[in-house]
Amino acid sequence: MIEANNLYKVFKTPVVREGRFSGLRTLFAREYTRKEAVRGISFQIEQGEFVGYIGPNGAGKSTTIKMLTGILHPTTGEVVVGGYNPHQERRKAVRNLGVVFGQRSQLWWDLPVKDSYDILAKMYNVQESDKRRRIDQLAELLDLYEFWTTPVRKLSLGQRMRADLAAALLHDPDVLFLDEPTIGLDVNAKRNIRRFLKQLNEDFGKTILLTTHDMDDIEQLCNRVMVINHGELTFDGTARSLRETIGLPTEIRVTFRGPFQLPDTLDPAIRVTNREDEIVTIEANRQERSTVDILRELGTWGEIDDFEMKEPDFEEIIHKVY
Ligand SMILES: Nc1ncnc2c1ncn2[C@@H]1O[C@H](COP(=O)(O)OP(=O)(O)OP(=O)(O)O)[C@@H](O)[C@H]1O
Repeated sequence: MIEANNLYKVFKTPVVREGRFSGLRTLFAREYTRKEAVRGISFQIEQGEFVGYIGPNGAGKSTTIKMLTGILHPTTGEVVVGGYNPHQERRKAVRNLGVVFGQRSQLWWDLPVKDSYDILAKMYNVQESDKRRRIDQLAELLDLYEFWTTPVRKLSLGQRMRADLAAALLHDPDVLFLDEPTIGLDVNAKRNIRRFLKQLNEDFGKTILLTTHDMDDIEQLCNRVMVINHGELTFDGTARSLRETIGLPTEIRVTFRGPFQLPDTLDPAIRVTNREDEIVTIEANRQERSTVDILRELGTWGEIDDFEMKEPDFEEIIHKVY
């Protein structure tokens, strides 16, 4: 559905000179600074996947999305989305993709929300009956009629994001690119947007690539995560395997039926962090020992009544990856 083959993007910016006639000299200068924003990225995303694209500030996420959607030309490499190359067959490609940039609206700032949809429907050649049906459906899911006649510039950030999401879906694309759609939203608004995105993916089968700095977005929505750092893909897999790759310890809290006895020499994969009465808390690295092995070992300390496991916090994992 989405294919990136060895994508590379270099930005060349003229070196700004100082001193007299600096403007003129900069204009004629042939000196540039080069910024390799994306350095040879390849991946394939299948229909129906919900992929998180994460990385620190300036890693190259937005540049990748702009290349995938045809806004920026790659310096080298190729993109195919829904069977079309957005740089060579732009019209056909954009019919099947929707984009939302959380930091910037694609709606007309001074016009009432509803007018933006009229313009977009014309731009995408959406039939009047289809437009009405889709708007009704989107309005129900995103509560659009609440601000239907309000100029876009007067919308709250949460309303604006809902309006932008609906705009990206008006022509019913199969593929959605979302660049930080939850940025700056309060907890409630984030929850609503996430619920909507989940529905889009699970009920309507949309393929979604999402960039975010919010790890709850990743945890709650994405079945696959790609990590980009300094323009290169450094991880591509499930959130679970990202956890395992990083190897942060899992916390296990065990309640024994009665008194328990620690062995003289502790298994090096297990670290006791707390003990009180019949309860012991340990940290264990599940790459080194399977859960079954850990519990078997704990079973030799006493008779286990109950246990709870807490996976490492996603924020901590990301901190380690970056
Ligand atoms: N038009 C441009 N001209 C020159 N350099 C650019 C341009 N656009 C982006 N860059 C540079 O390319 C690098 C990658 O930027 P990009 O916006 O893709 O990062 P990002 O991962 O989306 O970051 P953030 O999380 O902060 O949004 C940065 O160093 C940025 O300064």
